[in-house]
Formats: sequence, C-alpha cells, structure tokens
Amino acid sequence: MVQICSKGIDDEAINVELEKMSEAFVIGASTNSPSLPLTVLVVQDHQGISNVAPADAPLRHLSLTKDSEIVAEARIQDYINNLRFFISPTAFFQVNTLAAEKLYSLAGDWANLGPNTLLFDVCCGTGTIGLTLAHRVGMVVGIEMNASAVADANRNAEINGIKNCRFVCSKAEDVMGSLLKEYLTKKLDSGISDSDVGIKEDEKKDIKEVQKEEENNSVNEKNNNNNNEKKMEYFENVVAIVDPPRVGLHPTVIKALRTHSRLRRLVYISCNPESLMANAIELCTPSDESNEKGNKNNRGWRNMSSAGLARHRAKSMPTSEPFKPVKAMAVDLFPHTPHCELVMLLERRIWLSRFARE
Ligand SMILES: C[S@@+](CC[C@H](N)C(=O)[O-])C[C@H]1O[C@@H](n2cnc3c(N)ncnc32)[C@H](O)[C@@H]1O
Repeated sequence: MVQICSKGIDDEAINVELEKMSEAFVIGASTNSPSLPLTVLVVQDHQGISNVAPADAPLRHLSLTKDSEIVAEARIQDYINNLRFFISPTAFFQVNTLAAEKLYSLAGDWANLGPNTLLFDVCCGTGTIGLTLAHRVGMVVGIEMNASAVADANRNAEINGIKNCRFVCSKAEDVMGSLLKEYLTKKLDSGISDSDVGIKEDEKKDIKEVQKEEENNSVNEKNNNNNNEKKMEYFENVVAIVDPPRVGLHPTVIKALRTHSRLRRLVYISCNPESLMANAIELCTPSDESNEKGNKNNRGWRNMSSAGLARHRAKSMPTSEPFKPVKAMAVDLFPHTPHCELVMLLERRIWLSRFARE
C-alpha cells in the first residue's frame, strides 16, 4: 500500500528522522509488509506537488520500531483550508491539496450553502469536504465505508474543533435511503408550520405522496446507532455533495437521491467522466421517458456502454422528478497527466424560493 502525503507523518519518531533530512518532502509511506518497518519515500529540498517524484527520487528507509502496533498507529497528516487532517494508511486523500481546496470550495459554492443547510457528504473519506464546509452549513452528515477513514474523520472534526458533523461508517448503498428518511421526513411530523418554509398546500400533498412512495421503496436500510444531538433538527435546505470512487455511485444510492424530493441540489465530484455521465443519465432522465415501454429484459446488456446501461436502468426508476444538469467544470488536480476531476451541478425545481440565493 502506498500512501501519498505532502507534509508530515503523525509519528514523533518519523518526524525526528525527517528533521535530520533538512527540507525533506515526504511523498509516500508504505506499510504493506508484515515485517515492518515503515518505508518512507522522500525527495529532498523539493517544493511543489505535481512533479514531486522524479525518476531518480531517493528512497529512504526509516527503521522506526519493531513493535508493529506502534507503526500501525502511524498516520500521515496534511492541511486543507488551514484544517489539520490525520490520514490512516488505507484512507483516501487528495494528493494535490492546494487544488483540492479549490475543488471543495467550488463544490461548496455550487451547493448553495447556508446556516440552515443540511449537507450530505457522500463517500466522505477522512471528512475533507464536510469539514472544510462545516462552517458554512447547519450540519454535515458524512457517509464512508472505510472504517479507518471514518475514525480519521471523527478525529479530524475533534482536533479542528468542529462540532456539527456526524460521520456514518457504512456503504452508502446500505444507508443513504434510511439517512435521507431520518432527516428529511422530520418536517411533516415536526411543529414547524409549512408557511414557515414556504410549502404550498398542493406541494405538501406531493411531499406526502412522495414520502409514502419513499417508504415503499425497497432501499436496503440499516439502522445505525450513531447518536448526535443535532439529528432532530429541521433543515430547510438539503443538499448532497457526492465524491464516489471511479466506478461511480451504486444504483441504490442514485435511486435514494433521486426519489427523496426534498433533496433539490446535488453536486457531483468525479474522477471518471464515464461513470459521472452514466449516473447523471439515471438522475436526470424524465420519468415519462424512463417509463416508456421498452425492452426491459434486454439481454444485450453485457455489450452495452455504461451510458447505455444507465439508460436501461433509468427505465425502472420509480416516478420522481428528475434533476437537471446545470453546469460543470473540470478542475485539474493532476497536472501533466490525462486525469482530471469534474464537478457537475444537478438541480431540481426550487419550490421553496427562499432556498435560492441567486
Ligand atoms: C474519491 S474518494 C473521495 C474521498 C473524499 N471525499 C475526499 O475528497 O477526500 C472516494 C471515497 O469513497 C469511499 N467509498 C467507496 N465506495 C463506497 C461506498 N460504496 N460507500 C461509501 N463510501 C465508499 C472510498 O473509501 C473513498 O474514501
């Protein structure tokens, strides 16, 4: 396992060693051998990120300890937006932290955040997106399947004094539906009057119908026992920033996001345009079209492109208001490579006018 980092490692022994190396720039740490020690790859006197590993980069072995427990504790650390992040060996972290700052703040701007916003940070890793945007929202709910990354996220919230985040350790497909239901169906049971949030009578009926539909949906739901005093609060503005791995979002997550009508705005961050396009097709295909009589038992699916498969899957999406792709931007997190991050804003009709800032 190679973990890329840019500034330091959470281990006093390593830091002592690094100090001896003047301005050493740590670019990788490996803990994949059962017979540790930790190996740290460094480039001396280096400044910058994108060209950090010249072919002749020296590989330095730092013998830390034979006590594997101590080494297993080693976490690298880095900074984004002046927040400090601890990162476990198996947790994801963007290598180009300066560009990541731009990426996350762009996503935050497009998500139209405010104090009454509930932000779902789907595939949250060590909590980077949610934690850097936490000061701009009422509450963040992060979802991540890597337990070490979730432990990091909780620790990162704590060390940065951030209190309005909850991180759920689970596959998004297992909890997205139940979390949306937990937070978004509070409204009609709460004492808040609909006029307070601008809901008209016919829209209220729509919401109830959709909620009923949501209950009937066979989203695989697991209860999670995370307690958080904020979870009973009502938030007017509900948005999701999703940042899935290359494969994109699981169909169950797409269905949950699409069929929960109070989610009006979705910012999709992707490192793979193909899966982004496929997921956007399912999120944005109008129900009338998706329910068109087609050959639902199409046996040619094995030969389909991911977009073709998405169009096919969209046919079985429950009736729901589609999102619309509004704008997209590429953010070059990997200069001098063919890879690029993409950000796309998806929106639905803003019926609660006070949500819209523009
Ligand atoms: C591209 S990374 C983004 C991480 C984080 N948003 C960031 O910018 O640092 C994708 C993350 O999704 C997580 N992941 C992959 N599949 C998942 C799933 N089915 N449910 C929840 N998280 C998942 C990975 O562990 C990884 O942390």
